[in-house]
This record gives sequence, structure tokens and C-alpha cells, in this order.
Amino acid sequence: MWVHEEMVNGEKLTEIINRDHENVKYLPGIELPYNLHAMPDAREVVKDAAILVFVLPHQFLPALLNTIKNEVLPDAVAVSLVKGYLEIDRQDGTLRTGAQLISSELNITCAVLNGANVASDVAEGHFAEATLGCSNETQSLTLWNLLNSENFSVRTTKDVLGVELCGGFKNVVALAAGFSDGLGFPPNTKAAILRRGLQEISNLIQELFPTSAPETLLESCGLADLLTTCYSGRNRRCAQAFAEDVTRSWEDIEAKELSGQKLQGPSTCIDVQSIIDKRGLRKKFPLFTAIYRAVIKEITPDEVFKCIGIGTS
Ligand SMILES: NC(=O)C1=CN([C@@H]2O[C@H](COP(=O)(O)OP(=O)(O)OC[C@H]3O[C@@H](n4cnc5c(N)ncnc54)[C@H](O)[C@@H]3O)[C@@H](O)[C@H]2O)C=CC1
Ligand SMILES: O=C(CO)COP(=O)(O)O
Repeated sequence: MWVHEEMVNGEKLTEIINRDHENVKYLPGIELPYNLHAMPDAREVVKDAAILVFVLPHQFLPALLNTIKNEVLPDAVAVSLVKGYLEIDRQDGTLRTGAQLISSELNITCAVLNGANVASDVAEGHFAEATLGCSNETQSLTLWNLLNSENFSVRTTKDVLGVELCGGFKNVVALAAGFSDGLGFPPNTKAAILRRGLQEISNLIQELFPTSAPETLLESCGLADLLTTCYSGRNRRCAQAFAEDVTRSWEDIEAKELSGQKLQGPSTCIDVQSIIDKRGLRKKFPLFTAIYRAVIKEITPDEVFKCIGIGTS
């Protein structure tokens, strides 16, 4: 497994993982499998690999692909767990997702695995579900056999883009859920955010990819991931801290709340809004637009709830 090398208490993280079988920085308290070997050179890791699993914050994906692109086996298969990578063409507003980037940079097919999967809960072995989006039936079966287990129930679909976009867009809605918590609003308000969020996620996916299957939204990557992120995710937690003190910057909140982990929601929110604006769709997406305006401090978090009030569906 490739691990981005860094020093933790004066030691290399890869050496700590290989000696203690624990990722003391990002997954403390979880015993890792003894056959897992952490390596700092991504090129070494991919050169004999038949299946490549990508799990890293979306902003680091392009640099990693650039590092490995000449080393990957031509018949390798990729699966991406990355949520929120959106590359927008500034000219025509077309979109490229993380899985599409992996596929085009490495010239191999890329499936997507997304779901209601808070990492520490999955690592502790609590039952969870996930959705595997894969367009090729043989590869889908291979990946399903690898990923599915008694405590990790994987359901498959061919709607790769639907699965991937649900995973990214819910991080934006989770910010409004955090605003609601930070402002001390009751469960009714958060439920309204979840309903409107699900509706806007669905509308935006249909706007961008009309062939996407509407039922994908009811899979783990859709409704279930939205729920878990809006109740227990890092985006929700950081947005709560922001609503409690709007003078803080997102960078400061990320650094203080997440101890080295990355906050995806604000940057994905800005990318989502550039798609909405490019297509002149603010009226159709009042919640996404209001969240964006709060993220960039154009309005306050409590004004988000006024913006989506009277006169919107
Ligand atoms: N943590 C969670 O509960 C879940 C995360 N995801 C998704 O998985 C992806 C990865 O998220 P996390 O593992 O939580 O990451 P994270 O938010 O914990 O960020 C830390 C990770 O970033 C890596 N990193 C730091 N600097 C780097 C660099 N310069 N280049 C490359 N990697 C670097 C670190 O090695 C570490 O693995 C994201 O897209 C996230 O949305 C999906 C489901 C659950
Ligand atoms: O995607 C997640 C759970 O499925 C985690 O969401 P956060 O990044 O908000 O913690």
C-alpha cells in the first residue's frame, strides 16, 4: 500500500505502520492486517498491481496520477473511493470526475466505490453497506468478490457516475447540516436540509448526466451516505464550528478540528457552484447556492435558512 510519507514524532509513518501495524496518525487504535506493507514510493506499489484502489483526498489525485502513469500495468483495473473531485472546463462548463481522470490518465477502466462509510466505523468492523459502480460485468464481479464481506455489504450498479457524484455532492449538503447544528436548530430543520439536499443532488446529477439511474440515490452512496455524513462526518463538524464563529477561516477550522485530515466540502462546494453558475442554474439550486454564499462569507450561515425559505421548493 502506498502511504504519503511524513514524519510522526520523529519517525517515518511508513516505518511505524510496518513495525506496529497501526496508522498512528490517521487511524489510531486500529490493528492493521499483518500482510499490509506501507511503501512511500507509489511507482513501486503500482508496478505489479492488477487492481489499484485509490483512497486519498481529492486535491492530491492529479499529482499521484502523474507520478504513476508510466508504471501501471496495461490490463490493471482501478477503483476509486475518492469523493468530491470535480474538474470543470472553464470554457464550456463540462465536467470531469475523479474516476474519469484516473481512467484517462492511466488508460485503464476505473470503477467507483462509495457509501455510508465513516472510516473508523468500518475499521472497527461495524456493519456497513457500500455501492460499487462498474460498467464492466466481469470487472464488477472481480471487485465485488474482493470488497464484499459479512460486515461490509457491497451492492453493484452500472451507474458509475451516479455513484461518484452522490459521494461528492453530499459533502456540500453536510455543510448546511453543520450550520444547522452550530446554530442550535432542532431536528426538523436538519431534516429539511437533508430532504432539499437529496433533491438538489438528484436534480444536479440529472442535469449533468441525464442517463444516470434515479434509483442510485436510494443506494448506500446516496441517501445513506448523506445521512451518515450529515450526522457524524467531518464536514458537518467543521461547518458547525464555522457557524459558531464565522470569523474563523476554513483553513484554521480544518487544522484545529481534523488533526491533519482534510476537509473536502468547501472546495467541492466552490467547484459545484462553478458548474451551477456556468449553466445559469442558481434558481434551480437554491440550497447549493446559499451554502456556497455562506462558505465564501457572502452571507452568514443563518441566512442560508432564509434563502431557502419562502418561495422555494
Ligand atoms: N475518512 C472517512 O471517513 C471517509 C473518507 N472518504 C473519502 O476518502 C478520501 C480520502 O479521505 P481520508 O482517507 O479520510 O483522508 P484524510 O482526510 O484523512 O486525509 C489524510 C490522508 O491524506 C494523505 N495525504 C496527506 N498529504 C498528502 C499529499 N501531499 N499527497 C497525497 N496524500 C496526502 C495522508 O497520507 C492521509 O492518508 C476522500 O475523498 C474522502 O472523502 C470516504 C469515506 C469515508
Ligand atoms: O464520506 C464520509 C462517510 O461516508 C465521511 O464524510 P466526511 O468527510 O464529512 O467525514
